[in-house]
Amino acid sequence: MVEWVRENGGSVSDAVSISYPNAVAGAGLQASRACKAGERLVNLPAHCQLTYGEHTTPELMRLIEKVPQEFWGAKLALQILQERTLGTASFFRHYISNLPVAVPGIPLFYTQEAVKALEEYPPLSQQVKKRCRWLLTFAEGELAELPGRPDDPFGGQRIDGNTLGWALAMSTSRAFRVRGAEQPAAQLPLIDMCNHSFAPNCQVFPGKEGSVDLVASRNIQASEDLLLSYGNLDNDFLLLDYGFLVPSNPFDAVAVRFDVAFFQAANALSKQNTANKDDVDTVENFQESLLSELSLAGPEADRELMLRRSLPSCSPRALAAARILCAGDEAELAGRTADALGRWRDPVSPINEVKALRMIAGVAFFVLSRFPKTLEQDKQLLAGQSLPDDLSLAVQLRLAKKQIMAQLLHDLASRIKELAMQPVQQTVAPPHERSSTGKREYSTIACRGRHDCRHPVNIGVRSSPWGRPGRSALHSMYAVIAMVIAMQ
Ligand SMILES: C[S@@+](CC[C@H](N)C(=O)[O-])C[C@H]1O[C@@H](n2cnc3c(N)ncnc32)[C@H](O)[C@@H]1O
Repeated sequence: MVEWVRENGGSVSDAVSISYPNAVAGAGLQASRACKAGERLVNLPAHCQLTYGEHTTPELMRLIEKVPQEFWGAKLALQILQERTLGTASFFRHYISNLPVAVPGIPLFYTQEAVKALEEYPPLSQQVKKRCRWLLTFAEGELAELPGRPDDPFGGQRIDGNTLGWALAMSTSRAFRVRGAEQPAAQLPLIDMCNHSFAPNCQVFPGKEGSVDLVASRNIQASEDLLLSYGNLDNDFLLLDYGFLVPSNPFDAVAVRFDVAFFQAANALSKQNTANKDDVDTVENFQESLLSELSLAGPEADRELMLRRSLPSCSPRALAAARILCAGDEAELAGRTADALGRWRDPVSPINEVKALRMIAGVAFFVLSRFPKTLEQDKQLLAGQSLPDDLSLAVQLRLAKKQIMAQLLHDLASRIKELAMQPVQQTVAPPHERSSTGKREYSTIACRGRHDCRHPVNIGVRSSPWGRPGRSALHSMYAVIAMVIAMQ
């Protein structure tokens, strides 16, 4: 490929060599000498980038247009397949013949056992099934009808589900969007041999006249792998499109569907037997309208929340939703936007914060308890007999999700404990002292405004401002800590 790029008007630095770093990642690029930050390592001219567009034949373009945008990778896959069927007549023949014969880590190619193991985490297994269904329908419908027709872009060669699956894997695992998000993705020969790291040493930039440059983003030592970041992607994305995952991936998350009843049930769960009359049970207009601002209520709602492993990055929308649902009345949230309510350093009040964090802990605990296998069982599975690669990846994926929930619970418990340790600076009226309207009176607690910790509240048994003695926040905090301990 190095020679092919040079012969076709591109450049490859003498610092670039092809390597085989390990069996998992496959081939890669390596620095054969030290490189300076900013040094251009590869320049790939526009005509050496495999994509579709103006040069694509009308027959192939008509087919590409039938692919829904959500399966963008399949559009490019069809162009790859046409180059493959052209054989030695294709300008990209060297590139095509150097592509891997498979990307076995991609769930599209899993055995039934591995697919079943992935089903423990439905947000991903549903996407896998959707992709498989579309691929088979397209191959058995549109593609199966082509051979023998004058508008067949593949010259009579039959493209079945497996062949389309291979091309789809090639595009999702190797394509770049160097021309902008709205433009078709492109395969970048040679550059696409760089493996992934969240701490990369190279970057790809648009160059002159549609060319693309691979540039050292820091000083690189001789023998270091040349690595790109494929993006701040979660493990679902990495597995689905690239066939690998990153243990302790800082961008990994657990997808949870927001539902008021679910959050309320999680709230009750986190308190175990300490439910009292201050429990969140109805949603008032001010709450509904703030939830709509977060796009968590209403007909256009996007209810997917991504929970992460630590409180600061947990999920601003989930935190905002919990704070909203735990607010006693409109005045408590006065002056706050839905966005501001998602900032973890800006609690509404210590009382509200403990309730909200407890609610999220309930959600995390509920999610964790819905996995059929425990975190420990998954660890044992991976430590035991050697699993087939696909099954091992499926178990690693769901184990990583469980670890995220367990770490989040741990973080929540620490934060709740921290709030509990705050000294009482002023006597506060218990919230069960209600006004004549039956609403809680917050004027005595004065937990309003942006920085509401003017009156830190001890949530210990004696001074619990939000429950009768014996039904205290501390009690509930113990329940959450007990959950965390039980999970670890
Ligand atoms: C753009 S290609 C990189 C070149 C590829 N290794 C090859 O042999 O041609 C992306 C593929 O490389 C592998 N890969 C890249 N980075 C990896 C990593 N950090 N861990 C495991 N596999 C990786 C995956 O199979 C992925 O689908």
